[in-house]
Parts: sequence; structure tokens; C-alpha cells
Amino acid sequence: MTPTGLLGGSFNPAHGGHRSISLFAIRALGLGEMWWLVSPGNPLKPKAGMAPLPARLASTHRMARNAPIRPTAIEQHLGTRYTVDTIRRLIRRYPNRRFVWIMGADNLAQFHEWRKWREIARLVPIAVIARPEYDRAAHAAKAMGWLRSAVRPRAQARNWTSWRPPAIVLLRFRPDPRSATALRARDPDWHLSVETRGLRDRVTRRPIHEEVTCPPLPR
Ligand SMILES: Nc1ncnc2c1ncn2[C@@H]1O[C@H](COP(=O)(O)OP(=O)(O)OP(=O)(O)O)[C@@H](O)[C@H]1O
Ligand SMILES: O=C(O)c1ccc[n+]([C@@H]2O[C@H](COP(=O)([O-])O)[C@@H](O)[C@H]2O)c1
Repeated sequence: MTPTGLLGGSFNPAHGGHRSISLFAIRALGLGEMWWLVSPGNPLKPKAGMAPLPARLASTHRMARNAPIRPTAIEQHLGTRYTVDTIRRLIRRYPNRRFVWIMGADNLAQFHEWRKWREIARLVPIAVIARPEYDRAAHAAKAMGWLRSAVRPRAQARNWTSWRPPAIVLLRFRPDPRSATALRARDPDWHLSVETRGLRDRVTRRPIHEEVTCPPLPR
């Protein structure tokens, strides 16, 4: 059984913050691997300004180099857009892994807007990583009203595989101010210079083609 972290994201583009929080979570949670699920399209984010999936995936490959991090566009292969569907499918497809969902504090603040968020919390433990400016919003998060009794002590984070969800742990290390928004502000056309030829998914091993497009949102 491989303890595996799932960090879902737009990665538009991937940055050093993704890498540093992943390395930290790998240590804090005793993970064998971290998978970066590069989203075909966050259901709550506008399409405008979202770089093509191959470019975003290529940016994660660079950022994950020499680390136990596997970038994947598996949601594209599975045809899932909502996290609840992705997690259900991953649990079924990889019975020899235990999954923990990882997210930054900014995502916890809007977690109650995710489809079937309570079901997500019943499927897998959740680890939230502190992020500059989002601490208060995370503690005041609507979802925390329901999750509060599921909070586990940080000191026991390495025992997460024995937790029965819902279970949530709030991890804290030196907050990392890096963001994709800041990178895009500096270079909105970052994706035009990214090499995507020969790109392979690091989980499914399937090639990623230039023409990959986002599937429409299921109704
Ligand atoms: N510096 C950071 N500290 C903590 N969590 C982070 C950090 N950067 C990204 N994350 C988390 O990583 C996941 C994927 O993030 P995402 O790809 O949206 O990057 P982002 O920098 O938040 O992008 P954007 O600025 O475009 O919203 C999310 O759960 C997000 O909260
Ligand atoms: O399932 C949902 O309803 C849902 C709504 C918003 C975001 N998500 C997921 O949250 C993860 C973080 O997204 P992002 O764009 O903030 O990096 C990514 O895996 C998204 O698919 C999921």
C-alpha cells in the first residue's frame, strides 16, 4: 500500500510554491508519492486566461524534477472534472494505494462550493496547507463548520492512513508566498515558449498530444 498525496490544481503555470508545499507534505504525512492532478479545467474558474493543458502539464514536469512527485493529466483520461468523481475513480482504479487530498488554505475557504464536498471528505482524509493571507479565511471557512469535529492534531499527521474519514489536518510550515497569479502577471504568455513535444503522463504513461482540449463540463 503506497500512501499517496493528491494535489489537484490548475498549475497555470506550476511554480516553486507547489514544489515546496509538496515536499513538505511528503515529509509531514510520510507519503510514498505525491501526484499532481493537472485539471482539464477547474469548474469554478473561468476558461479565459487558462493555458492549454499540455503547456500546464509540461510546466509541472519541470517543477517536479528529481522529487517523488508525479504530474498527471489523469482527469483528462478519466473524463472527470469534479474532484468527487476523480477521487471515486482513483480509489477504484488503484486499490493498492491510500490517498490523501492536499489543498492550500485558499481552497479550503471555498471548499463548500465544490460539488458534493461532504462526500469528498468522507472518501479521503484531507490535509490543508497554510498559505499567506488565507489563514483567517480558512478558519472561517463555511466547510469548517461541518469539518471542525473531524480536525486531527498536526502532531499525528503521519498516522493519517489509520484515520477514518472525515478527517482533516491543518499543516503549517514556513508560508510560501508564490502563486501562479503573480507569475502570469509578469509573463501572461508563458505557455507560448513551453516545449510540449513528446510529453508523457507520469501516472498513466500515455502520451499527451498537442491537440488535447478540455472536455465540456458535465451537466
Ligand atoms: N504558495 C502556496 N502555498 C500553499 N498552497 C499553495 C501555494 N500555491 C499553490 N497552492 C495550492 O496548490 C493547489 C494548486 O494551486 P494552483 O495551481 O491553483 O496555484 P495558485 O498559485 O493557487 O494559482 P492561481 O494564483 O492562478 O490561483 C491549490 O490547492 C493551492 O491552494
Ligand atoms: O469538484 C469541484 O467542484 C471543484 C471545484 C473547484 C476546484 N476543484 C479542484 O480543486 C483543485 C484546485 O484547483 P485550482 O484551480 O484552485 O488550482 C483542482 O483539482 C480542481 O479540480 C474542484
